This record gives sequence, C-alpha cells and structure tokens, in this order.
Amino acid sequence: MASGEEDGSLDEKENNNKKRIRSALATAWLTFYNITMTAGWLVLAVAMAKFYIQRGTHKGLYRNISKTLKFFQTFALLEVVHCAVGLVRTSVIVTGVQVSSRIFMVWFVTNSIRQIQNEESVVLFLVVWTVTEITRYSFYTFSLINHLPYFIKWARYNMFIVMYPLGVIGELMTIYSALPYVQRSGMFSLRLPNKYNVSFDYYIFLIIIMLSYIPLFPQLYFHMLRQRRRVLHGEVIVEKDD
Ligand SMILES: CCCCCCCCCCCCC/C=C/C(=O)SCCNC(=O)CCNC(=O)[C@H](O)C(C)(C)COP(=O)(O)OP(=O)(O)OC[C@H]1O[C@@H](n2cnc3c(N)ncnc32)[C@H](O)[C@@H]1OP(=O)(O)O
Repeated sequence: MASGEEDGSLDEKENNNKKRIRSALATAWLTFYNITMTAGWLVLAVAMAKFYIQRGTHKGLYRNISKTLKFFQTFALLEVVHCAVGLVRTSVIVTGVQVSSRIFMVWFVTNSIRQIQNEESVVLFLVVWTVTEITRYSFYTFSLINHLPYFIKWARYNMFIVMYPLGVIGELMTIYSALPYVQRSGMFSLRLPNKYNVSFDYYIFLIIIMLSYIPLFPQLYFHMLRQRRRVLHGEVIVEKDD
C-alpha cells in the first residue's frame, strides 16, 4: 500500500516535471518567435522610412521591401500552428482568417500583379501592418518576460480601433485596383474546355474575397474589442468555442 502511494507520488512528480519542462520550452520558443517577428517588422519599418527619405516617393517601395515582407508575413503561418497545438490561448479560426488574408494579399495580389505595386493603397496597408505588428509582437515578448510597459499594452488594445479599418481600406482598394489587370490577363484562371473539366475565374474569386470582408472583418474587430475589455478593463468574457 505504502509502496503504491510512493509510486503514485513519483509518477505525479515526473508528470509535473515534464509539464514544467514543456512549458519552459514553449515559453522559450514563443519568446524567440516574438523577438524575431518584432525585429523583422522593425527592419521593414526602417527600410520603408529610409526608402522614402532617400527617394522622396513611394514608387518602387514595394519591390524594395518585398523579400523581407514575404518572409516575415509567411513566417506568421506559425501562429496558426501555435493555436492549433495549444501553445497560445487564441482561436485557430480567428487567427487563421487573419493570417490567411495577409498571406493572400502579399503572395496572390500584391506580389503577383506588378502593375498595382505602386498604388498608394499598398503603402497604406504596409504602414498599418508594420505599426500593428511591431506593437503586437513586442506586447507578446514583454508579456512573456513579465516586463510589460503599460504604454505597449495600451497601444496593443487601442490602436487597432483605427488601424484595423485603415488596413482593411488599404487591402480592399488594392484588390479593387487589381481587378482590371486580372480580367484582362486571365491570370490564375482556368477556362473550359480543359482536361480537368473545371473552370476557375480569378477575377470573380477576387470579388468574392472582397465581399467576404463584410461578414469576416466585423468578427475579427469584435474579437479584438472583447480582448480589449478583458485586458484593459478586467471584464470576464466567455468566448464561444471554435
Ligand atoms: C484564401 C484567402 C482568405 C482570405 C479571407 C479574406 C477575409 C478577410 C477578412 C478580414 C480581413 C482582415 C484584414 C486585416 C488587416 C489588418 O491586419 S490591418 C492592421 C490592424 N490589425 C490588427 O490590429 C491585427 C489584430 N489582430 C490580431 O491581433 C490577431 O491577429 C488576432 C488573431 C485577430 C487576435 O489576436 P489574439 O491572439 O486573439 O489576441 P491577443 O489578446 O493578442 O492574445 C490572446 C492570448 O494569446 C496570447 N498570445 C497570442 N499570440 C501569442 C504569441 N505569439 N506569443 C505569446 N502569446 C501569445 C496572448 O498573450 C493572450 O494571452 P492571455 O492574455 O494570457 O489570454
């Protein structure tokens, strides 16, 4: 009996140790990830400011920063993984919509359609994303090391009120300006007849994506408003499960 109890408490200790090691590893990984992402978006901010100061125009800016942007925005796919494996307490769906819409904007719109890269709307969403991500990733980093300055917490849960709609305007205007080029070139589209017997019209697809902002964006925005009430005003919020 005594040896059974001892065995039980040894198992419990071993389990606790394993949990501690796992949580230390998770914190170490997240700290590394958030520092890398903060640094990446800071590099982008400096590159954009330098470009504008030296050239006095936004023309050519996207080309100049595109490699760094593609790398760090694609790296953000790991955020969906973090939620899926339970490393962070965030909804996979909310994060998935946010990250996939950004990846889509970068790879399948701005990067693929050279004619729109100098649009002012591209600069708008680039600046908005950059400011948002520097704030967001530094918020996570300082939270993980338990040294969160209040102004970063304040900025994380207030700036989005203006930044989110501005980012959406930039993105929608960019997709809108891409429509004529997509229609003319027929890019990424599949016309019948073909051996797969399927058709796909990228022009229509882009219009559907634009329309999908109407139901999806409010969900992200209200999610952030709930997070704001929880973090800044200590309200207990019960979120629906994924
Ligand atoms: C095929 C194509 C599909 C296209 C679909 C198109 C439709 C698209 C419609 C929508 C379009 C949106 C366009 C977006 C534009 C912009 O981004 S504009 C710029 C403004 N943007 C923002 O302000 C972004 C705001 N978004 C976010 O912050 C996130 O992406 C979020 C997922 C929406 C919300 O984040 P969430 O994680 O839920 O909130 P937090 O309060 O920050 O975190 C919750 C808890 O999780 C912890 N955590 C999360 N991530 C980390 C991490 N990396 N490291 C450590 N910890 C993390 C966080 O600390 C919180 O912990 P607790 O406080 O303990 O709960």
